[in-house]
Amino acid sequence: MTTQALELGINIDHVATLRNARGTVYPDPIKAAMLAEDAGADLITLHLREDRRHIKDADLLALRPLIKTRMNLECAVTPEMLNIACQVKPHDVCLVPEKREEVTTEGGLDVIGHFSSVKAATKQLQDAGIRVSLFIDPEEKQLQAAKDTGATVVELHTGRYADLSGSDQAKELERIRKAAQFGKSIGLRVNAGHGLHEGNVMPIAAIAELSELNIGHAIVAEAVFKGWQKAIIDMKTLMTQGRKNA
Ligand SMILES: CC(=O)[C@@H](O)[C@H](O)COP(=O)(O)O
Ligand SMILES: NCC(=O)COP(=O)(O)O
Repeated sequence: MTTQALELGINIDHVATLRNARGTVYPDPIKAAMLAEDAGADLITLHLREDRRHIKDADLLALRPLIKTRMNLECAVTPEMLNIACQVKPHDVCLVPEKREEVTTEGGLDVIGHFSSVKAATKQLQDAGIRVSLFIDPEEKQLQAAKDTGATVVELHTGRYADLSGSDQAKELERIRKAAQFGKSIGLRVNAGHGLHEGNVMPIAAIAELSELNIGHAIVAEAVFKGWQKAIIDMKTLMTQGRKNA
C-alpha cells in the first residue's frame, strides 16, 4: 500500500497576535504566509475569531488574492462568519466552536448537538463552492454526524493529546488513530491539528489515514529562536520522518 502524503497547513494566527500586542503593523501575517509558502507550506490556515483577537478582516481580504497554495479559513458557525466566508471564498472553511472567554479552542465542534445549524452552514458554504471541514473531537459518533451533514472533511482536535503525557497520551493517540481510520472508512478526508509541536508531531504524522496537519502556535514560538522558514522546514522534516513509521 502506498502511503499518502501528509500536508502541512501553517496557521498564521499568532503572528497576528504578536502584531496586535503592540498595535504595530509588524510582524505582518501576510508576509508570514508568503514566506511559509516559499518554505514548503501546503496551505495557509487562519482563524477569524468573532472578537478579532488575532486575524482581522483586512488580513483575510489582503491574503485571499495573494495565496498560491490553499486558504483554510477557520470560523464559528454564525451568520456573520458564514457571510464573510461566502464573500471571500477560501478554498476550505473549517467550522470550529468558539467561546469568547477561552484562551484557545478548547474542544471540538459538537456536531450532534448542533446538527441542523452545522448542516445548513455546510450547505451554504458548499453552494458557494467552498470545501467544508468540521473541527471535531476524535469520537466515532461525531465523525458519523459530520459525514451526515454533507461535509467531506474533518479536522481532529489534537489539543488533549498535546496536553497529556505518558500512558494517558498514548491512549489519546490511539483514540485519534481509531478516529482517523473510522473517518477514512466512511469516505471522509481526515486532518488533524491543535497544540502540535516538534516534540509531539511524529506519532501523529505516523497515522497513515491523516491527510493534513495544521500547526501554528508552536511554529511561531520556534521562529523566535531559529527563524520562521527554518521552523517550517524543520516541522515538515519531522512530519516526513514520522510518516515513514506509518
Ligand atoms: C481552531 C484552532 O485550533 C486554531 O484556530 C488555533 O487554535 C489557533 O487559534 P486560537 O489560539 O485562537 O484558538
Ligand atoms: N486547527 C489547528 C490549527 O490551525 C493550529 O493550532 P495551533 O498549532 O496554533 O495550536
